[in-house]
Amino acid sequence: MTEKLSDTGRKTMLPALTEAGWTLDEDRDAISKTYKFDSFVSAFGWMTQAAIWAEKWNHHPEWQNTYNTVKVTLTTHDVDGLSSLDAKLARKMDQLAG
Ligand SMILES: C[C@H](O)[C@H](O)[C@H]1CNC2=NC(N)=NC(=O)C2=N1
Repeated sequence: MTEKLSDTGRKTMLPALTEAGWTLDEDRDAISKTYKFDSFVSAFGWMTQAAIWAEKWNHHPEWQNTYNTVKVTLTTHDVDGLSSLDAKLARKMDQLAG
């Protein structure tokens, strides 16, 4: 069962995510990042790869694609806030973006 991130969990995970360009929306308890690629095909290819991981981990992003830009928001709907799965998917998305 997924659990909401504890205060200690937040203190260890959020600095690295912020450093990597993720921003915290405190009202929603979600993290967001906008990725920019050099073309629509690159953006969509990255989304396809990320979608496979999301499905494998049963943890799905909220995202919006416009041409070469993808705006991603991660939060855990089941716990109404951030969980370690959000940090895990964020790191994977960054890794896939290179
Ligand atoms: C029933 C199903 O396992 C759940 O609804 C999963 C699916 N994907 C999910 N994705 C995200 N981001 N948060 C969830 O709470 C969540 N729950």
